[in-house]
Amino acid sequence: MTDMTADPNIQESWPAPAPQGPLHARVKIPGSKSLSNRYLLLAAAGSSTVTLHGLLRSRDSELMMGALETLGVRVSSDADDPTTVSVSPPGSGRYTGNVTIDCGLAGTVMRFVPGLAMLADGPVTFDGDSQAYQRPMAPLLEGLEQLGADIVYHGEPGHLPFTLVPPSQWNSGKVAIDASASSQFISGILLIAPALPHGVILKHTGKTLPSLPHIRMTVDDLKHAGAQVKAHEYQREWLVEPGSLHLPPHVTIEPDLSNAAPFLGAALLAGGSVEVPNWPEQTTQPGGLLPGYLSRMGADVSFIEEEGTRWCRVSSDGTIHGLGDFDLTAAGEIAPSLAALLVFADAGTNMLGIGHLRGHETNRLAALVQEIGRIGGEAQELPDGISITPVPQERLHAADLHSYADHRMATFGAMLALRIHGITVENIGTTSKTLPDFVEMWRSMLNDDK
Ligand SMILES: O=C(O)C1=C[C@@H](OP(=O)(O)O)[C@@H](O)[C@H](O)C1
Ligand SMILES: C=C(OP(=O)(O)O)C(=O)O
Repeated sequence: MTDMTADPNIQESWPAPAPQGPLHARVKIPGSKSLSNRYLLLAAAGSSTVTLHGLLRSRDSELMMGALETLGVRVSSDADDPTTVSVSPPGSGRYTGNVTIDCGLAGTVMRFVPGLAMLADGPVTFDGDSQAYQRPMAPLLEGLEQLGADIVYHGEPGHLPFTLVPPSQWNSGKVAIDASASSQFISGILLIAPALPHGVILKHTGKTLPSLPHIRMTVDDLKHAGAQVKAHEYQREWLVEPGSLHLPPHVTIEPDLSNAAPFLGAALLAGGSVEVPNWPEQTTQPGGLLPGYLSRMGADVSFIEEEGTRWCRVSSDGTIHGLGDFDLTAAGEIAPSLAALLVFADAGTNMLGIGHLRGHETNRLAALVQEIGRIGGEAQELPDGISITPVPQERLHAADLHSYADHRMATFGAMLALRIHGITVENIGTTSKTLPDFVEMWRSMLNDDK
């Protein structure tokens, strides 16, 4: 499939702007990728029209909407506000088979849509960017096979591209898989479980389980759609009763708190303050842990109510404390943004519990070690994470940073430029995976009018 990650207008290396002084910025963050793509899927698996408000419009959500349309779901954007999107499932309750879905590089598309394809009236082929062929898929597809599907691999077994042949006969609903390489394997099965004839009893068999908040998000969103779900987290088992999915007619999506990380983190790098509106009081997003992490690093974090809007305010005098052994199992997706801060810390940090980042958009542990090395810093891969050892600022120098078609490696580069003069970032357009307006948002935060 074609690679649509790069915006042709920003193919050249991007001269990442330096701050002109301490920051005093307010930054509005678009909708959560994880919530947007879950609610799109749950709306598509229901039986009546649902309107989503504050939906993320980025490559990953466009791919999800495209996938659902290919399967016969009607998706329409409000003419005045593209973040308002209505989703109407096919009246027949059966999805269109004999089609091909483009997953791009989106984990939420390649791991969530195959579940819906179980209800299609013919085989469904899944393909994606060539880089997506590296990402692990086997445990999810083994789970769907246990439910009665057949999977035909067209390349390396256990990876994209493949064709899912929906069950002609359904098995009992008991599934046992090892989700230690991605929580999305569990979410992908749970999201569709109520629509299956026997529901699902899902057991995780592996030793470790990353991103538990994302699994809780799935359970929460399913409950919002009226599903009967029991999570026995201690036993690593989830029970979903068969039944209809019916979200309320209107659902509002929270801002993407993980995408807030580069912006809030900028306050620690440049000094001053950054404020993000609509910060939820309670959330299942792992980005909800970010204010606590930034506070442990030495930032001043507060939440301000202003005319009914709740702001997260992060301010800093530029001090960044290293965290020693730091377990990030719950929130691995913010590792690149935290790494950009920890390069400048007053002590070393071992970010642990994130070995599975080797199967993210790129091998993020290898990419971080490579790019930290490229600016003269010190980092090493650990079996289960990465160790970052700060070096004196005078040893750090300009470089053209690689982004590996990974939105979070691109924003990592932009963050480093707040402390190192002359950084450029190759293919900044790759931020369109979850933040198409990143360059403008970043410039506006820095008051940079170039
Ligand atoms: O379910 C989700 O929306 C996600 C789960 C996590 O995946 P992993 O468990 O593979 O890290 C996270 O990193 C990803 O960005 C989004
Ligand atoms: C791991 C990530 O994405 P995906 O949803 O493609 O897995 C991420 O956004 O950090």
